[in-house]
Amino acid sequence: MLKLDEVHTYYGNSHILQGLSFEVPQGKCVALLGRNGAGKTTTIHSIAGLTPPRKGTITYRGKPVSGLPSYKIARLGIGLVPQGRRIFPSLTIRENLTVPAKDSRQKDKGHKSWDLESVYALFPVLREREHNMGTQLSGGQQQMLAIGRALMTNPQFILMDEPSEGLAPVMIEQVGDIIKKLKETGLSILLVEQNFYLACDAADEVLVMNKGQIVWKGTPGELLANEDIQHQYLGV
Ligand SMILES: Nc1ncnc2c1ncn2[C@@H]1O[C@H](COP(=O)(O)OP(=O)(O)OP(=O)(O)O)[C@@H](O)[C@H]1O
Repeated sequence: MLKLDEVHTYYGNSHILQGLSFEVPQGKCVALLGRNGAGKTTTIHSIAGLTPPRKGTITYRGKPVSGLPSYKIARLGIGLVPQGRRIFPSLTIRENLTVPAKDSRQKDKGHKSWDLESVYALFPVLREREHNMGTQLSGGQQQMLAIGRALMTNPQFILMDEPSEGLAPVMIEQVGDIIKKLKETGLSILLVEQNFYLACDAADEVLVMNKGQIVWKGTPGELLANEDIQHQYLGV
């Protein structure tokens, strides 16, 4: 579904992604783990077209997307749930969901098509509070809103950047359940996480990143059994 091949991304002269290669198969959740500064957000931004790679290729459903502007990448069906949620503070919950969806909604055969009703069915609390301002929600509810807002663009692929950040343990568990539900609808997911346990719970495959490269990959079970990798690269 999504493939990165020898991707190199820079901020000015800082060489951040140093030949990054991996794949996310259709309908799977792949988690990208690593310490602060490993390059996880830069990976998401490279895919989404926010910090385009200087070298290497990114292909989505067999077509190259590196070099396209971010709005075109979004229209191809790649949704972004950004780090820090980025809820629009001056809009209601309903407006947060509907405003960004306007022009970019696409229907694709074989994939669930999302609208306000189906997002509210997934997150009933958003319907209950639809006229509240987005910032009046708890952190966990704001995360639901950020995910719902991405779904309103009808993606087939979702990039999630640290959805557990700042959430209480019970909400982190809920985020894991949401990710599993999204996968059941046929979505493919790249999940960037600091939370080792959420990543192992929700993902089919885990990639460990260090200094802009993938240094280990395997199943959650293999990572849970590998204390050396946990200790060396994840500080668990
Ligand atoms: N806008 C920027 N300009 C210059 N350097 C940056 C910028 N954004 C990130 N970096 C640097 O790029 C490196 C990778 O950052 P990135 O945010 O991708 O890491 P991360 O793995 O997502 O970490 P975190 O969990 O802290 O967000 C870091 O050394 C960071 O300081």
